[in-house]
Amino acid sequence: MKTYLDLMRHILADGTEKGDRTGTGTRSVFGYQMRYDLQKGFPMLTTKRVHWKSVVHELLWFVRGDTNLRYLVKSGVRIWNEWPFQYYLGKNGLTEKFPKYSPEWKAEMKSFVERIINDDEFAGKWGDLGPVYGKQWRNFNGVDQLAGVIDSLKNNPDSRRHIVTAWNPEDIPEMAKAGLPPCHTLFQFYVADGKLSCQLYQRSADVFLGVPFNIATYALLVHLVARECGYGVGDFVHTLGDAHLYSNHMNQVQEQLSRQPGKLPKLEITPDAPGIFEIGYEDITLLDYDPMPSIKAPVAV
Ligand SMILES: Nc1nc(=O)c2c([nH]1)NC[C@@H]1CN(c3ccc(C(=O)N[C@@H](CCC(=O)O)C(=O)O)cc3)CN21
Ligand SMILES: O=c1ccn([C@H]2C[C@H](O)[C@@H](COP(=O)(O)O)O2)c(=O)[nH]1
Repeated sequence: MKTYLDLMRHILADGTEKGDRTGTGTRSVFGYQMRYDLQKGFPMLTTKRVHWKSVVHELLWFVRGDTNLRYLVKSGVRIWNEWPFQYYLGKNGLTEKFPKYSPEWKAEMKSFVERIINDDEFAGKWGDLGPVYGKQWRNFNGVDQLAGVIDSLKNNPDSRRHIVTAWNPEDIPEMAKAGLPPCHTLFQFYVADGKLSCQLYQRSADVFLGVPFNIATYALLVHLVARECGYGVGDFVHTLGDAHLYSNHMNQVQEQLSRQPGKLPKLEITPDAPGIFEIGYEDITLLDYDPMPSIKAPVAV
């Protein structure tokens, strides 16, 4: 995972100070590409612990076309909580009562999450993130893009049109409300020598917090789609637009850069597990993941 650490070094060396929507401030570069050969192991960061359970559940949530927070929080995934919560505060005139990141805000978010889990009506009303990834992958104005691309990968592997896009301009305002306009915007598959590769265009990349998840998510997607189509795994090519380090992550970045990358883990999928649309969390295992300790950092909302 030196590739990832090189990206951090590049932003520190060549990036520009830039303001951003969240008011946090970033150091940023525009345009960067990384390549991970999935034959060499599963590209999960070893220089800090990444929450594997969140990677798997979030991807299954996308693949099943779900857009409600409930499945995630019930599965112990916390990474999407802030956005629907902030939307809920706004809609109920509570933004000022609970200033972002204050202890009261954190406590209120905890009870918000409890209600999402326990109260059907509340979850239906406030848990939905809008027409985010799951919606666009499975039902982009009526088109099931993921099923379509799997079909074309099986039947017409040489095609140069194996594309799934989450960027639905008509839906962007709706996504901007409770969720976010998609950061992983478009991906393309490619088949050569019986191996499946994938390139992702990510328009905006929080390099310390988001990118380790994004790499693992897409590596896992390649494994699941390759298995579905009977191919081996090739490369994951990760292309970034605005690649940034938030100004309040700099100490964490230095800590991470001081660590030596270790051996990559391996992915194991239960041989008789169902296909991509029915597969469960228990069927997907990361073997020999032995990372250095996690490094906490605040997420910019
Ligand atoms: N500013 C920002 N960065 C992101 O990476 C991001 C967003 N916003 N908004 C939408 C999603 C949510 N994602 C997130 C959100 C939080 C974490 C995070 O806090 N990760 C911690 C704790 C993970 C846990 O154990 O729950 C980490 O150490 O990785 C990571 C990705 C990725 N996306
Ligand atoms: O999968 C994801 C989702 C989000 N991010 C980061 C990138 C930015 O820091 C924020 C989104 O803010 P915008 O103002 O909409 O660009 O979230 C990520 O890295 N990966």
